[in-house]
Amino acid sequence: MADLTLAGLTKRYGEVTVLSGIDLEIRAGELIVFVGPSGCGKSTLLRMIAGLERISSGDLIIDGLRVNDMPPAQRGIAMVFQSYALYPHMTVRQNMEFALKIAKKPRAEITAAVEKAARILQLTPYLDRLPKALSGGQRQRVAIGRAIVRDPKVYLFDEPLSNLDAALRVATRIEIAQLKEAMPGRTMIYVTHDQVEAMTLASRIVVLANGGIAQVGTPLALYERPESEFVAQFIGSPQMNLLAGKVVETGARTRVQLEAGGTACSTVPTAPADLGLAVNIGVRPEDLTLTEGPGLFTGTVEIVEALGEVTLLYFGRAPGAGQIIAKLPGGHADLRHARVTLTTAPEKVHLFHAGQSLLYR
Ligand SMILES: Nc1ncnc2c1ncn2[C@@H]1O[C@H](COP(=O)(O)OP(=O)(O)OP(=O)(O)O)[C@@H](O)[C@H]1O
Repeated sequence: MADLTLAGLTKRYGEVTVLSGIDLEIRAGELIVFVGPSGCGKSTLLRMIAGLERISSGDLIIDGLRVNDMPPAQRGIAMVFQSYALYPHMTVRQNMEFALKIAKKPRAEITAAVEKAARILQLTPYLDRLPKALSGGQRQRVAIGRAIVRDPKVYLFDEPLSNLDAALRVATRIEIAQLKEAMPGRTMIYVTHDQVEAMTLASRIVVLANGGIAQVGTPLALYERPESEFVAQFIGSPQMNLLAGKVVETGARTRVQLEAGGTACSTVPTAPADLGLAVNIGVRPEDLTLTEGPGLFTGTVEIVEALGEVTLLYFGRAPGAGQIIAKLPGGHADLRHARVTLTTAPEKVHLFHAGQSLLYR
């Protein structure tokens, strides 16, 4: 069991500050996922926790103990890399035993730990094979097995599935979820680019951007209550639509006249002082529906992607908006070139001013 506290963690490379004042409390047993645009410092933060990267300033506390200057091997942490990093000339068993042998653990203890990990990861039939005789997914399971045998307090995963093909990714993702269930109390921190991995695995997601934390929350909290346009567009795929407009009615509900022509209503009350305020309204593609009457947006469908369970409609750029995308259930392949009007329910409308949500702060 391990609680982690990141207090003002900062990383500088010479003049460049990559991460600045990261504050985060991680509770024992959580699976925390770091997401963020490429180069935002996800791997750097993970490596600082592992002890592979020096901390420029701030404190890293594991179970009440400041570990900034503690060598990686003593931190009770195991890291699983994207590249597996297996020893090619050693069998699966030898790869998994290696760290325990170095630590001079008794033979019986080593054998028991390896066999238990192999059982959890369904690697028992492969224990005497070399890594080259395994699939990518099996190799990644060996890499995870090497971490498990050490029984660390904290597991760090750096994009562990990104070298796997789509089907194996799904299968291995589910195995990691099962692994988490099988080892309650183990703290895990996981870096990924994959929305589905983040949404399905995380107890909480940490969105990193511009050297700091943009927002921390459960996957659904980030999806439903993003505090900024950045988080609103980062979580969810396709990304949330944004349309610029002006507040024309305040009070119990808010009405926005959009530059693209339509109007949007939000159930969120605004103050009279907000009349005339320049805002962006945000609507997720899956919250848009077709309507006959006046709506949010009228445009010509440029591209239709009929995926079976859902259909994506792509519209051209509208004034004060990026490309608008609607995600409708089922068919609709016949809508190419059609001129349609989209609407949404008032409770699905997000409101942003200067990049920040007027609803969730
Ligand atoms: N040794 C180094 N010297 C200088 N800058 C570095 C060094 N290592 C990393 N950086 C910079 O730090 C930033 C964060 O890198 P990091 O690899 O942590 O990002 P990331 O969010 O994991 O990116 P990606 O999603 O592309 O893997 C990048 O801008 C990178 O160029």
